[in-house]
Amino acid sequence: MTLDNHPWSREEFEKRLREQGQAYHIHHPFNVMLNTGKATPEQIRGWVANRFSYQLAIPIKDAAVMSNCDDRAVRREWVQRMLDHDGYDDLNGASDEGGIEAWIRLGTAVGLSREEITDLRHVTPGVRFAVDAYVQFARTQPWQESVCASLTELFAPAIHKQRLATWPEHYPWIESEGLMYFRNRVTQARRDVEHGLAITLDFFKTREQQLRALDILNFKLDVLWQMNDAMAVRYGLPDQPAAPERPASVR
Ligand SMILES: O=C(O)c1cc(C(=O)O)c2c(n1)C(=O)C(=O)c1cc(C(=O)O)[nH]c1-2
Repeated sequence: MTLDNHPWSREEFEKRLREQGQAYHIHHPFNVMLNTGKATPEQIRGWVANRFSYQLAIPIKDAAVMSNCDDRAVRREWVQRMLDHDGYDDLNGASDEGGIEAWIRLGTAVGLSREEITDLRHVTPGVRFAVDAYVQFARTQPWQESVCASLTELFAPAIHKQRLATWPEHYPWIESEGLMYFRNRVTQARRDVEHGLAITLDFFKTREQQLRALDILNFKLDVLWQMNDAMAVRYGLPDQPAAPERPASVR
């Protein structure tokens, strides 16, 4: 093995994974618009309604990861992600509404009706294709690769915190209760990523595998970026008009 294709040390590998954060959707013009107070109520509602399709897909994606995973210890931890999003009622009477319900509350707080969120009528084709690509990846690739794909969550606490820090000031018309989803995710994402990162650093050992891990993380960054591209076209940016809505299909 030449020096050039030596595996990176754990520290170096982790550093390179974290460096991919420069392509995170926190830097997308649509997100910058949202988090600097430049979005109109329609743009915020459009974002919340479209992102709901991602929220719905996450526990399905996690179920796909579980179904491919033959490691019981990993499944014991991974199942928590499904509970975080779907919520639960346990046998001792404890219950949690879950992240999907919290997202619906965000939707009603920004002025959408429950029905127009849950029937996905606002979801643009680009967002739907991007979300589907992530679920499809988890269904078809080895579970360790899907764990790696989830590592965009390394960068998620910063974006949730950005919303919590800026939305109340810029958008006082949104009820603060609606922001609960973001509050909950800051801690949940940190815990998820600790688990996902440990698995990834252990599994991708050779330089070739480590490069594959970077490619996977990039694929996931593309999913998130494409969702924002599609929403920017549909709802517009401060210097770019919104595109007309696609005519409804006839059936
Ligand atoms: O609001 C965001 O910007 C954002 C990004 C991401 C992400 O980086 O994939 C997730 C979430 N939120 C999120 O709320 C969430 O539950 C989540 C799960 C996952 C995943 O890949 O398993 N990503 C994300």
